[in-house]
Amino acid sequence: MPTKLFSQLRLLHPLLPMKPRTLPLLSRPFFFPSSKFLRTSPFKVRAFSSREKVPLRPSKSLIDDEADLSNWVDELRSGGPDEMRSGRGNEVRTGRRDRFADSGRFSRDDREREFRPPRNNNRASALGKRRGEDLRKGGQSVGSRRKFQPRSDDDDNEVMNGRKLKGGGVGAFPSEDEDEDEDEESEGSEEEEILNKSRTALFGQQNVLNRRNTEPTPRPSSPGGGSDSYLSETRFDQCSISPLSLKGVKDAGYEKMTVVQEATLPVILKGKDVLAKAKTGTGKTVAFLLPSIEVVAKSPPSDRDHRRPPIAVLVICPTRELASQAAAEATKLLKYHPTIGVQVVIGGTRLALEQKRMQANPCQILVATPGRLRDHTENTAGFATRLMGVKVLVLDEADHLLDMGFRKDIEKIIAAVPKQRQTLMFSATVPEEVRQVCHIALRRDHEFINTVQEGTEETHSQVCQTHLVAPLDKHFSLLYVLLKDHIADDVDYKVLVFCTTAMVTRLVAELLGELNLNVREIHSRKPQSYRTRVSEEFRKSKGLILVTSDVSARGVDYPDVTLVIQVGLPADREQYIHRLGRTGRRGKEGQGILLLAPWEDFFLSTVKDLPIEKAPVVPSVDPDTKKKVEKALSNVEMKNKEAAYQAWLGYYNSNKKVGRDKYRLVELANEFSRSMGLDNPPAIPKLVLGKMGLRNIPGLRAK
Ligand SMILES: Nc1ncnc2c1ncn2[C@@H]1O[C@H](COP(=O)(O)OP(=O)(O)OP(=O)(O)O)[C@@H](O)[C@H]1O
Repeated sequence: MPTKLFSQLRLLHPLLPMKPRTLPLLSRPFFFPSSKFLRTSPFKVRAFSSREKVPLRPSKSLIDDEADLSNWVDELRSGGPDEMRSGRGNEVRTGRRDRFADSGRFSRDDREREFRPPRNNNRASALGKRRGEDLRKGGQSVGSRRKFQPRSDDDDNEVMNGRKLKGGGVGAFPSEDEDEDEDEESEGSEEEEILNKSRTALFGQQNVLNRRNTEPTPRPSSPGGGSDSYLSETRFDQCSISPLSLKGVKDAGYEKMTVVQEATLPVILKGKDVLAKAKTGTGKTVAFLLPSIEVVAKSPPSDRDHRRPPIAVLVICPTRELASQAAAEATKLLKYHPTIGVQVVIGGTRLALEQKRMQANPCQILVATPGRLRDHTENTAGFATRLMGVKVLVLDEADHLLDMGFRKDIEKIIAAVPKQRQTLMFSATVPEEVRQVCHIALRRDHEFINTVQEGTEETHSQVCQTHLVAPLDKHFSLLYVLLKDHIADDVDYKVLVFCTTAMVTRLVAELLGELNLNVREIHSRKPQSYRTRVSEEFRKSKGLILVTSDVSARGVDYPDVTLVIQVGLPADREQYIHRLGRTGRRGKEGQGILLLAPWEDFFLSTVKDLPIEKAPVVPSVDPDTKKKVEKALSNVEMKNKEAAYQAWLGYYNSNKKVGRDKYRLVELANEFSRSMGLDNPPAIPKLVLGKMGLRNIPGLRAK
């Protein structure tokens, strides 16, 4: 049988003296000619080896798109925002060049694109102009530069709610926000002025600093092997870590450092600011937590109120999920540090409970999402003062936090902590525009440590990536066929299906449920408790499909995900990489499929440097399967189809390319509507159409 033959070849794979990337004929099954094989095999990659020796850490659960932090810093500090520190810092890489490509990004991370009224975007325009100048001034430190996206795009991104929107186009939709995000205040002009002044001060010095700091510093070697060998040869006990931390590390099951840990730990321990880039699933959390714990361990005990000690380490995560996960990791590492406490504060839980918890369990390390941090600063007695004790500030998923959606929040947090501190920023993706603005947080002599080696992609080579371009009306059937094939091939399947919006996620989950697949859904429209439960279930399970919006795109450490399917246009290149990064973690194998409609294939040019193979044939959908899917679609609730249609329209309307031609956009939306089995597209409220800039476009039905 061809599938068997393929599996056998895959089993031979590690025995061959070449790396997988040099063996496309073996690692990419669709080079085999049999038509049946062609139909199924591109989606049947099985892991052939596993190097894991350590237990998985607890999963994080929930996304948290935190609300705006307007004006709270002003109440904390009379002196205005922290003086911005500038300079590009020392660039340190295990490779010799970056692989930044033009992204054509239009996305907005992990938030739903539901309609909300537009907000004043003047500020965004102003900042955008500023940033355009900044970029032109910026130094050249990476080999292949990401093209600067004109700020007008970002202006559009922020049109709705004046924040957290990416992707241009009139009527851009806001993202999948948490409840606490809903009531954002308009931005004050005074604050804007301060921020602009800060930027001027910041970027005015940049050229000088660039010249001073572009020489890469040699990093420790990584004898662990190539880019996909996530472990180094260096053991934790070879580093100057306190004995108590070492015991914690050992109990956590870690012996050797991962490559990013090996590269960053000595630098961070010296007290330097670090911006680190390392592939998904390679241990960045421990890389910033361990040296941060050392800072607390070495600090003299506070002579202040012991129940409310100064917060020495503040870790900011963009989502509740990541914050919970980071705090869980910290708790593991602190096992033998009885005097050091860690707490997590996240949205979606009761503030009073967190206040009580913090009082009962004093902490020097705080992991927080930005919105909840603001809540505590405003409402928890003594909290702002405690923040003035911060010695280490960590920005996890730094590029996301510095993106326009969070930038203002982060600037305010920076203003609320001491200027004299160490700052650590980590992510799997560091677009060039983020490099250009990282000085908002980092000292001028910071080091940029890039563990993505030259000649390697930002994704893992042990993850087989395929793209499939097929008409929109086939997507539901194709998704079903792909899943059925994968399930037939791997009893231990564990699949993530990423959809464009929360409402489309709900629709797809319901459809797959109707088709009797074992499926769960997770997106921002689900209550927190539900999401926590589903997330935990998926973490522990095998034989399960999780249909998800981008709430699961970044950082989530689900073990042993066998396949990631991305249906429709990913928000941007970074989001594609982070979503794909849910599989192939800790050196394991995995598989990724990107399913696009023909008019979405422009996205492929933004990821052309990644090893995404074109599927040679579109899997065939036999008439029985087609009928089955149609029947299942007819059972999907009408209101879910209506909501999916509106969300779909909003998502693609906010895309610079697709949303540019409103007539074409509506044609495509109605194609989507037909693919759900609807003869007539659902009606949309007039107000909504107006806000989207879609009033009187033929083909739309208004109500
Ligand atoms: N030194 C180590 N040895 C073995 N496993 C490790 C080590 N350090 C971390 N891990 C494990 O590696 C996994 C991935 O770590 P982590 O979630 O921090 O990755 P990441 O690089 O932050 O990924 P992402 O970019 O997706 O957020 C976790 O399960 C963690 O427990």
